[in-house]
Amino acid sequence: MVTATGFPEIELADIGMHYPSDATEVIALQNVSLNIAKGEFVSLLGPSGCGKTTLLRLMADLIQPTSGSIKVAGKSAKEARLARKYGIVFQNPVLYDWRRVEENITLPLELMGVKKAERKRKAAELLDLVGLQGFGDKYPWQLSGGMQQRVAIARALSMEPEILLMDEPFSALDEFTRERLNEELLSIWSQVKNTVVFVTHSISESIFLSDRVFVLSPHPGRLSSVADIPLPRPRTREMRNSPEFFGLIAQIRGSFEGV
Ligand SMILES: Nc1ncnc2c1ncn2[C@@H]1O[C@H](COP(=O)(O)OP(=O)(O)OP(=O)(O)O)[C@@H](O)[C@H]1O
Repeated sequence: MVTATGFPEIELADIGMHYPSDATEVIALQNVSLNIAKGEFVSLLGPSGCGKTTLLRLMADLIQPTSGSIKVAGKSAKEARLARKYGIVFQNPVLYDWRRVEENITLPLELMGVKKAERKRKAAELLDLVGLQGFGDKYPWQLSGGMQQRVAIARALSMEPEILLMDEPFSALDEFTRERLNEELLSIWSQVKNTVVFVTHSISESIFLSDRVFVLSPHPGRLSSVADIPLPRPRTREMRNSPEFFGLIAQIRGSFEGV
């Protein structure tokens, strides 16, 4: 089981993010402050347009805030990016169809100049980790959507990042596949032991996965509440039907009222 150490891995202080627009400026985020501990699994939850993706992109230094400060592992977001602290998984797996699965997984290592034998060894380890043993020589188009997303997760983990940022990675999948991948993601996380920030629209997905859920509300995007998820780990399928789980759904749904 992975437990957060309490050491802040990601610290956002009073973040504001404005996007210029033709008509009026869009205030995507206002006064957002939050800390995420090393080894913690947190979700960013909220309705469309509340700024979840913007927040994730700020953490990854893909964009810079209009105001406020971001620290990642004690560094600026830019220093953390240059130190390869992040792995990112997007909603769309973004795989190269002409490269075999193992070549997709080890692409970041190839770009770093890692030798072929070492890439092969790492690919086998990662295929094993994400439950795709024997699929390394297939092409992405030969895999289901859920398997493709597991390839994307393996690729994001290839550089052994301290932080895994995931932007609605399972939202395009059917509910059965999504729930299975939720369980598999937790199994992977219990082995990798990194910090995960997971963006989702789904209350139940955020509860099942997380130690804490950051609830965001829109117009302008802001942090409206933080829910602790005291369900024990490892999380099991049966927990989804427990009174505690339904209680947490009601609590978080209640925090959206009036938003
Ligand atoms: N590049 C951009 N330029 C202008 N406005 C933007 C840009 N990116 C996002 N926005 C606006 O900022 C707000 C927050 O967008 P963001 O994509 O972060 O929300 P979200 O919660 O991730 O939404 P969704 O769940 O639909 O992906 C929205 O009003 C959006 O229209």
